[in-house]
Amino acid sequence: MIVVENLHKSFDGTPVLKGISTTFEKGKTNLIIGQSGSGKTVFLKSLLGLFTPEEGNIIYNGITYSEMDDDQKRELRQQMGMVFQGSALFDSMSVQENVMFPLKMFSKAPLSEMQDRVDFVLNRVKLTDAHHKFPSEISGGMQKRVAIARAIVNKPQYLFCDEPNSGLDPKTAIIIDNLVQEITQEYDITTVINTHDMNSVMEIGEKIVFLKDGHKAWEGSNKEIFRTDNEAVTNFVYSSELFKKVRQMYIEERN
Ligand SMILES: Nc1ncnc2c1ncn2[C@@H]1O[C@H](COP(=O)(O)OP(=O)(O)OP(=O)(O)O)[C@@H](O)[C@H]1O
Repeated sequence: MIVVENLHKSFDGTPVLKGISTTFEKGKTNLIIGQSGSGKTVFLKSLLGLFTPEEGNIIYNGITYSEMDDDQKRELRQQMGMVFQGSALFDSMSVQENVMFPLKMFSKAPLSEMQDRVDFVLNRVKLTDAHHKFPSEISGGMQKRVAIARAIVNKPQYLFCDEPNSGLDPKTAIIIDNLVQEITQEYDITTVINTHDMNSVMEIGEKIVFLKDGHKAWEGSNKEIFRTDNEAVTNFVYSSELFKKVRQMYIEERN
């Protein structure tokens, strides 16, 4: 579980995050949404410990980041898995080498044990015969699966995904969303996903934090987002004609 309290982050005196407080629970897919420039990436990077906030706290399973010593911070980093935008696989490494990479970095286990773990996670993301292929030889959806396998290979407590669906067709995107949600529930991970994708919001948005100009303008679930009258949210969600129709249908159904 991650608790965020009054988080402030600025660059060269320009505030980007302006006092965000929220909670991301274990076993749930938590989504950060908002317009371009609203601060989603800065927020996600702050959760990853890549930015130091000027004010506020981030509390990981009860321990405040700013109060952790170096060993605790190192341990926390090992508990974090990350799926980057565009997968960010190493082109010169095979699928299994990509997945083994974080294991080799953090674990002193014998190679056979690491291989078993790699086989297990590749199997879990339903990639059974791609071990020796290179990223350029597999589809975008398969690359995402490899990225997910690599992110979970160290049994993380926290999983962060930056635009996990970018570049995927809608059908593949839903499959990847569902995979992330299943893994989150199965291994009781605290998952935080930065997304633009309204299909993801509908499909897996168990908790959604909507950012506007560095503030948390709204939070709730995918069931609540289509019912809210919050103007900032409705302007964002219904900028798409499709979702305007969905809302109209809902209002007609309600009346
Ligand atoms: N390292 C940085 N140094 C200075 N300013 C930054 C830095 N990172 C982000 N910003 C600024 O912070 C603001 C929020 O950026 P951020 O990337 O978090 O937006 P975003 O909501 O993720 O947008 P997008 O959806 O386009 O990725 C922007 O004005 C950006 O220019």
